[in-house]
Amino acid sequence: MKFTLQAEDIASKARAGVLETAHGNIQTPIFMPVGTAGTVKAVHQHELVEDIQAQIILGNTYHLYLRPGLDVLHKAGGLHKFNHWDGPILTDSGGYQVYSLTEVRKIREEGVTFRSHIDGSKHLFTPENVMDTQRIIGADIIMAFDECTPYPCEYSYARKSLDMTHRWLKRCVDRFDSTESLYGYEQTLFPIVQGSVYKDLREKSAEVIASFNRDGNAIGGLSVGEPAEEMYAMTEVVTNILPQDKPRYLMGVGTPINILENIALGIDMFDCVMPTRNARNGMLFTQNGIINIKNEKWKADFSPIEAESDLLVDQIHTKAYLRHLIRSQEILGAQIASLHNLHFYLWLVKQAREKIIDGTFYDWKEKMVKVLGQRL
Ligand SMILES: CN(C)CCSCc1cc(N)cc2c(=O)[nH]c(N)nc12
Repeated sequence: MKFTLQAEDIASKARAGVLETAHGNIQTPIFMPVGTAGTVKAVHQHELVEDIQAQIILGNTYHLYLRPGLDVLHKAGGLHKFNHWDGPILTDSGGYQVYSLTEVRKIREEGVTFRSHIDGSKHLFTPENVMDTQRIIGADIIMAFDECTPYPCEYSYARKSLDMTHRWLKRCVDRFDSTESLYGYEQTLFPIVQGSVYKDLREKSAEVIASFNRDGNAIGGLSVGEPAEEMYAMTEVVTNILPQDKPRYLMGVGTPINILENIALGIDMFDCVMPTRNARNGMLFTQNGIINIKNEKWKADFSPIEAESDLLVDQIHTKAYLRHLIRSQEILGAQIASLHNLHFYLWLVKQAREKIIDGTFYDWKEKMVKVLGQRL
């Protein structure tokens, strides 16, 4: 999988590039909408997702393995066929979802045992079988099986967990490199840097991950409750060590401000549930700051959701109407607010890419960071 750097900012570590996949090219920096169970929540018609120019969507091994299950996905010819999405797909390896979605789980050298959050049945994920699972799902970019350490966690726990994540990575690479894609197109495996918030562990993990020389590298273990300054400090340590010529994916990040600050630290790929999860709750991200649409002040405001936006729903619907839908818990409210937030995130990273290319990124970023945190 080829990554071409097109521009590098002079006042920061920001880059613009293109990642070529079997299902199309990805222009970076990129935000990847989270399609947990094979669909982007509340935005189920993919034509709509295309409408917001989403270039890649994320799937989840944990969810897809449990439902619809591997036999259905294999018979369908993979997730692209199953959910009629012919763009690139990235799937997470499942460890994080086991850690965040289930109570009953045991982490052992062999792998992780857990009970399904759907029917309580018992399962075991290992580095080997999550590689086989992601082969069957058929994502273009698949993630190594890692342990995402909680925040906070003791140094000794972080170090032991890191060493196991590195041993698991070796098992993932051995399994992945000894199996073929099932559907005739190239898939690629990204390893994941861990090390919690400890500088020396992050340096060690970044060096180990870089040594595998894969097509791209991910940074995990962040956006798990640590203060933003800790996230930025660890990202800076790791991007100073990861190779310049490979894309860097910061997992689970983040707010619009987090994204701009991490682009300036050399991150190329992002994913986060925030735009859709917060949308369902009426929190709208806009170019002028954050709107809590449930607030009384929008009750009779008949201005468009966002006048500057080129998204159709932002033009034809008013703040008052969207407030009414969200307060009435109408599905349409979740759909409009989700579309709006996804469109905003995609607009933000597209703007960043354009500013990096024309050399004005740093000043633009400083101005945007001041505005994006404002409550309207
Ligand atoms: C669809 N998305 C919600 C899933 C992709 S991002 C999930 C995710 C988020 C965060 N914050 C940390 C980690 C991590 O350390 N490891 C893995 N494998 N996944 C992670």
